[in-house]
Amino acid sequence: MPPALLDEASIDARLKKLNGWRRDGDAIKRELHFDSFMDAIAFIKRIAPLADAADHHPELFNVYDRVELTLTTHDAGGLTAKDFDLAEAIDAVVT
Ligand SMILES: C[C@H](O)[C@H](O)[C@H]1CNC2=NC(N)=NC(=O)C2=N1
Repeated sequence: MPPALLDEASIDARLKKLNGWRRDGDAIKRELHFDSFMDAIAFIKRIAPLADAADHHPELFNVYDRVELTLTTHDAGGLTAKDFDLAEAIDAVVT
């Protein structure tokens, strides 16, 4: 049973509590810049266990010192609480 899709009001309310995430259709995105490629990779390594523990996985884009995270719930075909829960967990480990 996929998690329930959030309505617009819930999406707006939860987006306001995040740091640096933006809405992109059926997904939310955050772009981060690091001091080096290795710092960018270390960040990905830091969030990987969060995603695995949640059984909810971001789409990851990396080039050099940039990482772009995209979250959507594929099983539900849009944004659910799982996306925002993981986004909050990721925000908590961004220094
Ligand atoms: C079987 C496994 O629980 C599902 O495929 C999980 C894995 N990770 C996931 N990640 C995301 N972003 N969306 C999903 O619907 C999803 N489903």
